Amino acid sequence: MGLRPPLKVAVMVSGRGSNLRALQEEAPEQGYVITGVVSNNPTAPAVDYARDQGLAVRLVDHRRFATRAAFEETLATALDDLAPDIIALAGFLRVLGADFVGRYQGRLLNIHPSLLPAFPGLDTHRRALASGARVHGATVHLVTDAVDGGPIIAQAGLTVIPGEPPAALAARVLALEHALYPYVLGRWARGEIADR
Ligand SMILES: Nc1nc2c(c(=O)[nH]1)N[C@@H](CN(C=O)c1ccc(C(=O)N[C@@H](CCC(=O)O)C(=O)O)cc1)CN2
Ligand SMILES: NCC(=O)N[C@@H]1O[C@H](COP(=O)([O-])[O-])[C@@H](O)[C@H]1O
Repeated sequence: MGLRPPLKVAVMVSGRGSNLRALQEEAPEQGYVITGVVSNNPTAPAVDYARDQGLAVRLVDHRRFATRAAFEETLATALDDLAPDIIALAGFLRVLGADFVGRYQGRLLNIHPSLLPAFPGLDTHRRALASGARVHGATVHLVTDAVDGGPIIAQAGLTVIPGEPPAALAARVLALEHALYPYVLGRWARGEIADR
């Protein structure tokens, strides 16, 4: 069987960048390549890491646009310039509109720090602990208009330790994320995840 060209991935970030780092570190093993990083936040540590790695960086600061539509139009142009097969949101902190989602439907992914549909939205670890949940974890899903509501692709779980501080639980879930996202992109690169 002929060798597949590596899957081309663009990563969208707004903050710390630990998932970007994990995706970059696992790329050679998993058969994908990060063709570039797009951020709405010029001061994001993820942008510094991308530059240190020699990755193409496109900054589209949402504060410089009068409307979401104008922001997302420029975002799409920046993404298309990177010619990705897949776009991976990794702590990208903007809700994306229907036109943008429709443009990339089926190849726009996000990672969320809970076992969706449990705990959509923010502050997931504190809410999971407060609910008495015995299991918690992370989800990779397709991005749709419904924020955190798109089709689930893969999940990784762990057992909650009652009374555990939210920060400790967050750290354990983050470690799951750093394995789950590269795993999903590797399976996508090998054609093991059907288009949805
Ligand atoms: N259409 C979709 N857009 C996004 C999805 C999705 O499933 N569908 N996933 C998110 C998930 N997310 C975390 O990464 C996220 C959810 C909500 C918000 C949010 O309310 N953002 C505010 C601005 C916050 C800020 O700039 O500090 C907003 O957009 O007004 C952020 C992230 C990503 N998008
Ligand atoms: N609603 C989506 C959401 O909360 N995403 C979360 O943002 C963090 C980004 O961290 P990182 O910048 O270190 O990858 C990650 O924990 C990711 O699951």
